[in-house]
Amino acid sequence: MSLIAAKVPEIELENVEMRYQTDTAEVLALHQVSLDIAKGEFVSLLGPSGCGKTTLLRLMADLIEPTGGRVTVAGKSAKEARLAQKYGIVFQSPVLYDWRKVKDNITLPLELMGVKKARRDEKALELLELVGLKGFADKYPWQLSGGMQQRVAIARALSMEPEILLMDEPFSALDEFTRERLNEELLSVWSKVGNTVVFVTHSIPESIFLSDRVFVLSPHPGRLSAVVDIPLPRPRTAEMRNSPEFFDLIAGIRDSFEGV
Ligand SMILES: Nc1ncnc2c1ncn2[C@@H]1O[C@H](COP(=O)(O)OP(=O)(O)OP(=O)(O)O)[C@@H](O)[C@H]1O
Repeated sequence: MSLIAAKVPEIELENVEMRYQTDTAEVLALHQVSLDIAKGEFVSLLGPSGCGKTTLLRLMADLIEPTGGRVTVAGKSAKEARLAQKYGIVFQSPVLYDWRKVKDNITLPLELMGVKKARRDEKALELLELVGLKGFADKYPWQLSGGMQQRVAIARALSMEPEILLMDEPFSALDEFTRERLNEELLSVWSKVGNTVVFVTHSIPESIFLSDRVFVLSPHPGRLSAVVDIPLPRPRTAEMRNSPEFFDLIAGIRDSFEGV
């Protein structure tokens, strides 16, 4: 790879603005957001409800188009990146098909691409092992807990080997214990896959535990108020959540909210 190519950010937003038009009003959801995310980086978008986190994620995924500014992915437009299937997306609720076995939920995107069944089954087993669900291939989603269902959704998002994994509050509906365990498991998956992850959350500890950098957003209008480096070493461990460094980072991010 040339030096220039190495410097191209994976995701780049320049002065992005998003206005929604409703029947009665216009909502300025994002105002002049500029940020860069490096290839292989794990970042979080953190902020209170309504600050535009989901909007930002949807813009990166080309599910919506900005009303101003530019979104560039690996040097191309977000639309080109979407067409090149660079994205895997995980939503807050796992959106699984109850009548399909776990393995067939995971490989649905491959099926839609016309990949043969033998190869799909092989890939499903690989992914199930990756997300810690070995042995659940022939179960149905309704036979699994909420946390296990979300792992199936993660496996499905990874089935097309996306360069970028976009995650919109994937663990927010889960209890605290399950959520913390899934945070650790997600990092273990990411360390093996090595893709770029953009993770939306309104939990300060979750954003710190997972990320290389945290983008802090503020509401009315949604804008980037701080970018916080997380210098905790990797691999991250459960004990780190009780370290003085972790509490200092929480306090620092809280202060960055108070400053807006
Ligand atoms: N389709 C839409 N039409 C009109 N307004 C919208 C639309 N989608 C989002 N908004 C508004 O844009 C702002 C940002 O919404 P967004 O969902 O991106 O925030 P968020 O930070 O993800 O919130 P939450 O944490 O509650 O999911 C909010 O004021 C919201 O009401």
